Parts: sequence; C-alpha cells; structure tokens
Amino acid sequence: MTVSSLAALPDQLPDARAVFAGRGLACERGGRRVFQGLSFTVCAGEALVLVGRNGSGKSSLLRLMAGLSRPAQGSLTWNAGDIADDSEAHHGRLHLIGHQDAIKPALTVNENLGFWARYRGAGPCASARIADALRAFALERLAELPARYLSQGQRRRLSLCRLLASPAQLWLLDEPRAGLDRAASTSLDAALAHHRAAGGIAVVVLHAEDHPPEARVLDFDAVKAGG
Ligand SMILES: Nc1ncnc2c1ncn2[C@@H]1O[C@H](COP(=O)(O)OP(=O)(O)OP(=O)(O)O)[C@@H](O)[C@H]1O
Repeated sequence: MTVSSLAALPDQLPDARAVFAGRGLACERGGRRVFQGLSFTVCAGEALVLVGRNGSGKSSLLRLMAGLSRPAQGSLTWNAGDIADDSEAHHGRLHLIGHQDAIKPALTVNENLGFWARYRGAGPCASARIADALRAFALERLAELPARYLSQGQRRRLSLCRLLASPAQLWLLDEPRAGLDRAASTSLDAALAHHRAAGGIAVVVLHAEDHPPEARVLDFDAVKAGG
C-alpha cells in the first residue's frame, strides 16, 4: 500500500501534544489479580508494543485503556485528566480492534463500514474515507459481498478498515496481524506509520518480533504478576 492510498487519513490529528499515561495500574479478572504496579507513558506520534506470555494481561490492559473496565488500583490519564472523568470523550478518541471483530454478517463489506462510520459520527467525507479504507486493505472488489462470506483474513482486513473509515487519535490493537497475509501486514504497517506521522498514538499487542519502527516495548513478563 502506498501512502497516497491513505488519503482518507487526516494529515494532522486534533491533539498534537497528547499524552496517554497509566500509573501504578493493577488489574483483576474474575476476582484474581492479573498484574500490578504497571506504568506507561505514550505520546502523540508514538507506538507502544505490548509483549509477554499468554495470559499475562495484555488484552486486559487494552480493555482498561479503552475504558471498558476499571483498574483495581492506579489511574489512566489523557493529558493528565482521568479517562473515567469523561468516558464519552475517551470513547470518541479511540478505536479498539480486539479479538472479536464486531462485523455484521448480513451486511455487505461496504455496508459494514458505512454502519461503523455513521456510528462514529463520520462527516461528509465518510464515503471517500470508506473507499480509501477498502483500497488500503485491498477489499474494493469484495465491497458488495455479504460479510458472512469473507475468509478469516478478509474479516481481519475489514476490521482494520474501521481504523481508516473514521479518524481517532488512539488506536488500541490486539494482535492485529493475526490471520493477515504479508501484503495486508504491510498495509497495516503503512497505516500505523501514517497514523503516527499525523500525531496518532498506537498501542499494539504483538507476539512476533515485527514491531513498528522505534516503538517502545512494554514487556509483561517483567511486570509484577498478581498474587
Ligand atoms: N472474563 C474473564 N474472567 C475471568 N478471568 C479472565 C477473564 N478474561 C481474562 N481472564 C484471565 O485474565 C488473565 C489475562 O488474560 P488476557 O486475555 O488479558 O491475557 P493476554 O496477555 O492478552 O493473553 P494472550 O497472549 O493469550 O492473548 C488470564 O489468566 C485470563 O484467564
């Protein structure tokens, strides 16, 4: 994917000096402490890669970052304000692409993205953004296909199109390369690079040694596990 095929992405995101931080975070799932004493800071234009063994809490941290659950201890702040103080604003600034793909099988590929863009309050450029997103992840020829017929990798690509179909400063991506072929993985790298160049922040769970350039790494194997 060339950068020119990412015309849908803004040249500059709204907060060029954004700082997203967590301090002294502890996480509990099902009444069990998963990790504690975890801190991070990630600024506009940066990527933070989460690595670590299965079950160490990477997806759980993404949920905390998205405001879908609350830390058992510690705080998460956007520009020094607790994200829980204005959860609507926080949800509006982020995209979370998790293991569940949230694709509606009866809708076509195009309709899925239209639905998503409307949900996100996409403006007059929505159609152009969707077209660019489909081109970026090589789904144009499948635009009118009901999503239930997509292969696993194609479904993943459709999920990633959501990143481009409406702008958001914070991308939270859980193993985004899962199921992607080499070309789609390269497209993802280009989208991440463009996002960061525009002042976006990305937090990405990855297992392989395929980190975006100059990404900082948070290794869960070095984080204190719960008791
Ligand atoms: N809904 C839940 N109820 C109880 N425990 C849960 C729940 N979801 C996750 N856990 C537990 O929390 C721990 C962390 O899970 P999490 O999915 O965050 O790990 P992960 O680092 O993302 O793992 P993986 O690399 O396998 O994807 C695991 O021990 C898991 O069993």
